[in-house]
Amino acid sequence: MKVLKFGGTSVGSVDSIKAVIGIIENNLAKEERIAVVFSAMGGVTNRLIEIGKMAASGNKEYVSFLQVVEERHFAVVRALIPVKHQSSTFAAVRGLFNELGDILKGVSWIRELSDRTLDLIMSFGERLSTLVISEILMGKGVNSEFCDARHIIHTSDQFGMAEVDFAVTDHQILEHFAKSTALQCVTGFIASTTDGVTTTLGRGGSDYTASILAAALEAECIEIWTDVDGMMTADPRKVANAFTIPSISYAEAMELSHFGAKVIYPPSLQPAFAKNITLKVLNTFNVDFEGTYVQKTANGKDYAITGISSIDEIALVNIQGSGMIGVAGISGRVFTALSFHDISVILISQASSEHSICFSVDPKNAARAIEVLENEFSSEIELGHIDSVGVEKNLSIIAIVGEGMKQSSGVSGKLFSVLGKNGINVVATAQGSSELNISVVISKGDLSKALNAIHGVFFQSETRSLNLFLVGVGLIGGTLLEQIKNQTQYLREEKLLNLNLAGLTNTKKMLLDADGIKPEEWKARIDEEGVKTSLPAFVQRMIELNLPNSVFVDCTSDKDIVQYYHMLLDASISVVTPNKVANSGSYAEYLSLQRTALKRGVKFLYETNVGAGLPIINTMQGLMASGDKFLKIEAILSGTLSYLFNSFGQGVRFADVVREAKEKGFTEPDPREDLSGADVARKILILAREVGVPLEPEDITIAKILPENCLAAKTVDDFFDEMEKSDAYFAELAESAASEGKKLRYIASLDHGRAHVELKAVDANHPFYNLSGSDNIVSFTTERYKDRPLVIKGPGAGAEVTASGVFADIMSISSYLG
Ligand SMILES: NC(=O)C1=CN([C@@H]2O[C@H](COP(=O)(O)OP(=O)(O)OC[C@H]3O[C@@H](n4cnc5c(N)ncnc54)[C@H](OP(=O)(O)O)[C@@H]3O)[C@@H](O)[C@H]2O)C=CC1
Ligand SMILES: N[C@@H](CC=O)C(=O)O
Ligand code: NA
Repeated sequence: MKVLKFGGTSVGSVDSIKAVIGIIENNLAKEERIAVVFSAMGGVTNRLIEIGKMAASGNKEYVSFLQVVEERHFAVVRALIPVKHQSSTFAAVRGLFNELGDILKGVSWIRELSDRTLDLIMSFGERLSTLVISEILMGKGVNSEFCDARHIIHTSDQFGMAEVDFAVTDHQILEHFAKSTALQCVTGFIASTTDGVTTTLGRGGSDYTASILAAALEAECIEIWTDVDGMMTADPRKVANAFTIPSISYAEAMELSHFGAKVIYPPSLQPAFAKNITLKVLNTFNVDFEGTYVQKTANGKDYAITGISSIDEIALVNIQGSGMIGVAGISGRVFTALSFHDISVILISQASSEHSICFSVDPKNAARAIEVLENEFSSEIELGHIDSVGVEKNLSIIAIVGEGMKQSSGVSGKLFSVLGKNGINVVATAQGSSELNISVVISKGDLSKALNAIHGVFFQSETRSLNLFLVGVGLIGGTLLEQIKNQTQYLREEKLLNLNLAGLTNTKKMLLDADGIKPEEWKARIDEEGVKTSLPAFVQRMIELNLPNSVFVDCTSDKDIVQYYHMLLDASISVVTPNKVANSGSYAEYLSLQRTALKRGVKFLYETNVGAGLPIINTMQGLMASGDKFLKIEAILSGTLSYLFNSFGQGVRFADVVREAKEKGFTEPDPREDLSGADVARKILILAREVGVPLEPEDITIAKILPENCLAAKTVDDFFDEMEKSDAYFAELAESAASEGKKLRYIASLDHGRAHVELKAVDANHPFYNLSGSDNIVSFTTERYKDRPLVIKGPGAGAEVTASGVFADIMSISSYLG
């Protein structure tokens, strides 16, 4: 025996009822004995309540509302019952509407709508849907019967949520089912007292009907047919990556549904659970999908938790005072007083100091809860034993649920760590000793971000997302996008990582899309959908979107962008940048960025500030962290100058090589930055700071490479003109070095806390003599690398190597976020 229950959306339209009939016919074809329970057509119960209230308030418009409901049922009859059988069904349906019309007329006369009358009015929803569907089945030749559950399920007269008398009910069900072999089409949700007065079974009522029947008939299984693919790991409207839970235990289902999972309402399935009957949650609109099995014990688990659930809005009430410490009975009084006033408590937390108790309630009960407690403890408040009863609103609860927590340690650590890394403050927390559920109270504004971040970290085999916001799509930003495009598939398949480009901007247009901008489409999309760039608006929108695992990538050379770094890091958004401006301003600024990132638990990464993709800063940070002491740094830190001094001379003109360096993407957007020595000065300044030397920009002494006329050029074009004019000067520089068998090198050094940059001619014995192309070289003399310095060497400029360094920083954030 199997009991099938079809919910409101499954019987809500002609098409869905067709699907329902198909499912029933399939089961019958397998010669399975089944019983079927139906809810009212989707929306009808609410509409009937509304109509009842209208009638009770004397609003005559209820008549036309009722006609609309009647027409919905007639439309189904017309569409699904053969014409020659329609008249008897029309008559039966009309008969029910006449009866309902009379009741409503009575309500409008006496202007009163009791719970008892409301139950009677609501009962028409299930009576109508079940009647019509049983007629459709009969019209199709199925041996079926309409079964009004009021004749078999008997209850107390607690209208709206009547209590079932199982002794009588079970007996009547068995008797009824023994009488006939016809398929029983049973009305869900409704029942009656032993005197025949109509009652209803409360929330999840039709599931309850199915469960009562299944338990009485000792069915093997209940199928709950709904409009979703079973129970999901999280609310799919909030977490796009949520997926169906294949198997879940009764206890887990209870915990998940308590926190708002609307698919089933497990308390109503208790009679079936008590008899170990398997429950399947299936989708009427996706018949072949496996759905979710709910059983006493779930089948093998792939994850430490089973699902995540949430309550969108709660209020947190806090009562505290030194007079509560060690005093027995305080919590008893708190919760007795609340229950006396019918205030349901959702979560409770008390620290072992016993100084305060906090609990959450539905916000609509918050003011009353305060009033109740202030009355209850008025004398303690007067005496100062209790300081205050306060409330905090705009909060949400998230609960992670799963039996797997019992076996695995670190589940709560993982939960709090992912919340921390995303800058989400936990206001209160609770874990029952059953270890089935850990709940956290957080700000409502962080709910979606928290759900997505938690889901990503617990359901690891699903693809995780990193949300990128890229400012600057020039040489480096554009190359980065190209690299991301080429790696998308690899990262998805091998690293289970989705780099979601959620925002882009250049100086003209910006585009934000939380659903992602495909890297191959960015040009077309920013052109078509982009709006005028405003960095403040871009950053503000980013913060408002509050996406989990967000990273701001600055690929500009903008000098004013730094102000936003503070804002972003403070909002727990990591920053990655090749732009050296932030780290080469004042030391106070540098320090403040580092500290904000540390305080917020996010990353501020800038490996490409020095030597492009060469692992210079990471190496230094590793040495510093492990306690090494830097004694001296000597380096060639300009790819552009390296290229120049490796290429010009012997008939090759200086200005032409600068042009070439620019074309190859080695120079700064403004090449005067490179040739004035400013770029190298910034880099040695950054390196000094990394080893704890608090230098300011003006502390760096810079040797000039260019003659005054070039340095004074007002535009880049003028600059090139002036270089052309100074060709003899540069030729002389190159020749005098070459005549001594030397090469020109622009060397930055940090020694005894002093940094300077000088132009040197070095001979073949110098370690920096043998460089080619845009090579950088850095030599670290430290306490551990004293006799032979640690040397890092390789191309230190260019679009590909720089973009890949930025990419590597992004990847290291993804590993950090887990
Ligand atoms: N080339 C190299 O080898 C290395 C470069 N870097 C650094 O990389 C950074 C980028 O250099 P590169 O790609 O050559 O520069 P580009 O000039 O080619 O690109 C800069 C991009 O930033 C955009 N942009 C500038 N200011 C703003 C702003 N205020 N708001 C929005 N967008 C803005 C520009 O927009 P638009 O297109 O509208 O002008 C452009 O898209 C620089 O900081 C540089 O120092 C670091 C290491 C190595
Ligand atoms: N313009 C720079 C690029 C890297 O920072 C250089 O030439 O080194
Ligand atoms: Na680097």
